[in-house]
Parts: sequence; structure tokens; C-alpha cells
Amino acid sequence: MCSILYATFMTLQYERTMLSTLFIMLSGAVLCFILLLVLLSLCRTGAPGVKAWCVANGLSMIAFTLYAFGRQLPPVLSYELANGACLGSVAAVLVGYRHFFGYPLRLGLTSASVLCALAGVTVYHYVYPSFMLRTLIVSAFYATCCIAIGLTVFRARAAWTSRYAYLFSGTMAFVVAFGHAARGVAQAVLPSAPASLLEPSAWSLTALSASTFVMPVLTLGPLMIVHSKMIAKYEYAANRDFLTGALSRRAFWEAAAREIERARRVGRGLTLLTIDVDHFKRINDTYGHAEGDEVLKDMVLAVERRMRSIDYFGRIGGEEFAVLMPDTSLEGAAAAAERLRIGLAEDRASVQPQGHAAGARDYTLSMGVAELRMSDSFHDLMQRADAALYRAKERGRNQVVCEAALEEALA
Ligand SMILES: Nc1nc2c(ncn2[C@@H]2O[C@H](COP(=O)(O)OP(=O)(O)OP(=O)(O)O)[C@@H](O)[C@H]2O)c(=O)[nH]1
Repeated sequence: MCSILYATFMTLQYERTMLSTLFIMLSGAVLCFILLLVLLSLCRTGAPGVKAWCVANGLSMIAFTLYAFGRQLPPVLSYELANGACLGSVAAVLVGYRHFFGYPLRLGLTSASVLCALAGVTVYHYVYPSFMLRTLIVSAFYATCCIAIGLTVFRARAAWTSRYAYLFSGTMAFVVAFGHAARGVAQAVLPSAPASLLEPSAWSLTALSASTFVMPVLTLGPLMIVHSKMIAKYEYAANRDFLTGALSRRAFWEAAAREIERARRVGRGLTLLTIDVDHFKRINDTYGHAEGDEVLKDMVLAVERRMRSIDYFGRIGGEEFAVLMPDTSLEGAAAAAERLRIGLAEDRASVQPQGHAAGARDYTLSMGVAELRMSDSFHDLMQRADAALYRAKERGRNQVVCEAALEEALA
């Protein structure tokens, strides 16, 4: 009687574990399917690596489904195909990261290592059946790929646009690597380790549950990274002039509003320098529009090299640019502008451009300087700096005119 009751209890326990296993595996498959749909929406961004991450989630979804219905399927599907999909999925995550950061993909090496690991799993399934060795192979492969993912992310440090997304991805890859390494070691050394994942034990259920989070965790990192990169890209497009990389008119105006407010609050000087390339139309007409563009880019680099980090440099329109100088007096800004004008002439003397357009680089700048007054709006400040600039043009170009000098001249 007792043995019948015990057998019934064990059968019920086994069936309950099977149901739990089925539920966990199907949850993993559904999670991967949802993430696959999310990743598919990123395909149109053209971000490198997204397709590989889609493949990773597709393979993981297949693996979970095959594991879930393993008892109803032939072993070649529930073991070899499922393990192959599982190994391929983590390898695809690695491939996606390498593609994203522009590293060589090494597809041959990656496919060969997946096939080798799968061959090992097959040998320890049919030839020398050993659950422990199969687990060791899969865990070692996972841990190696995740370490490679973590190292890839941290190696690409210079390309990080948002620290949080990258730290999350790299750290999670190392956490998964650690989890798999721990599982492999525990399986090898602990006598209580299960002989099958389908065994009705807390250990098996924990390992299965943890496995459902692996692909989502490895996919959330790429999702965050692609989003942060897109935000940075669109922020740059919105705030920067497409040709020269100087601040766009809108971003310059916003910075000016902030700095005017700050200058009034802390009672410090704020000066504006307007810059215009002399006879730019002539440069365009003589050497062509493309060479005119090169002159603008050259001028922006020359100015940026000499600016302080707290200054703002923007393109106001056409060939007119402006530098907003916080905490700077009129005299200080005029001196900086003069240094810029002389520096540009020195650059030209030291570097002799070659080719038919060499003369185009022989350009000069006219500049006007004005300082913020108590009642000024930014529009007023800009108008006075512009008036000083036009005075510089009138006086023969290639010079700096201060609004103070302008007022003296008008008096
Ligand atoms: N290549 C190029 N030319 C531009 C760009 N934006 C404006 N221009 C040209 O810049 C020229 C400006 O000419 P003007 O306003 O007459 O001034 P200028 O020839 O520099 O004469 P001054 O300012 O009096 O020294 C025009 O021919 C515009 O077409 C640009 O992004 N690239």
C-alpha cells in the first residue's frame, strides 16, 4: 500500500515538474519571440548587428520550443537541434556586437566553434552518454561567448555614447558568463547535481528558470545601446550644422538664452563675436562651391582649435559664424578674436596647400565684437556685433572691430 502511494506521489511530482518545465520553457520561447519583434522594429535604423541579434532570438526561441516538447519529439530534434540552436544563439549575439562595433566578424571561426561544441554534445549523448559532460560543454561555450561579448563591449569604450547602456551590456554578459561557469563547475563537482534537467528538483527548476532570462538579458543591452546611439545621432543632427559640425542656429540660440540668464544671475561678462569669411562669393565663383565648403570646414577647425571649452561656436547662416564667450570682457574677446585672425594667417604661412584650389585657402576673416548690456536681448547683442562686423568689412576686411570702437567712431 505504502509503495503504491509512494509511486503515485512520485508520478504526480514528476508530472508537476514536467508541467513546470514546459511552462518555463514556453515562457522563455515567448520572451524571445517578443524581443525578436522589438528587434525587428530596429532593422529599419540600419544599425549594424541588429540582424544578428534577431537571429539570436529566433534561434533561442526555437531551442526553448524544442526543449519544451522534448519528450514528444525524436532525440535528434530535442537534443542536437535544440542544443545547436542554443549554442548558435549566443554566438549570434557575439557576432552582432562585433558587427555593431565594426570589428572583424570571424564567421568561419564562430560557426566552426558552434559545430565543434555541438559535436561534443552529440558524442556525449550517443557514444559516451554523460549529462555532466554535455552540461560542461554547453556551459563552457556560453561562458566563453559571454566573456567575449563583455570584452568586446569594454574594448569599444571610445565609441560609448551612453555609459549606462554599455556598462549594463558588458556587466550582464559577465554575469551570464559567471552563472554558466558556476553551473558547469557545480555540475562537475557536486554529488547532488542532477542527472537530467527534467529531474524533479529545485536545482533543475532554478537552472531552467535562470536560462529563460539569459537571452532577454543579453538582448536588452543591444536594445539600449542602439537606442542611445540613435538618440545621440538625432541630437547631433538637430544641434549641429551638417556641413561644418559647428552648432546649428537653433542650438546656438538656446545656448545664448541660457548663458544670458546665467550672466545676469552671477553678474559676469558675456561677449559675442561674429565672424564672416571675406569675399566668400569670389572663392565660390573662382574655385567652385565644393571648394567653398572646404574653406568653411577649414575655418571652423581653425576657430575650434583656438576656442576655450566653455565657448559656444555656431553657424548663424551662410558664411557667417559666431562665438559666444561666457565670463569674458569686451577687451578679452577682442584680444581672442585678434589672436584668431593672426593665427589663421600663421596657419596659411606654415601649410602650403597644393592643387588648383590652393588660393582658395588664402582666405581672411572679418570679425565684430559686442558685450551684453543689462537691458539686452540676444537679438540686441547680435545686432551690435553684426554692426561691428559690417564696420570691419567697410574698413577693408581682415580685421576685428569692437562695438566700443564703433561707438567712438560714431560719436
Ligand atoms: N560653398 C558655400 N557657399 C555658401 C554657403 N552658404 C552661403 N554660401 C555663399 O556665400 C556667399 C556669400 O556672399 P556675400 O554675402 O556676397 O559675401 P562675400 O562674398 O563673402 O563678401 P563679403 O562678406 O562682403 O566679404 C554667397 O555666394 C552664398 O551662396 C555654403 O554652405 N557653402
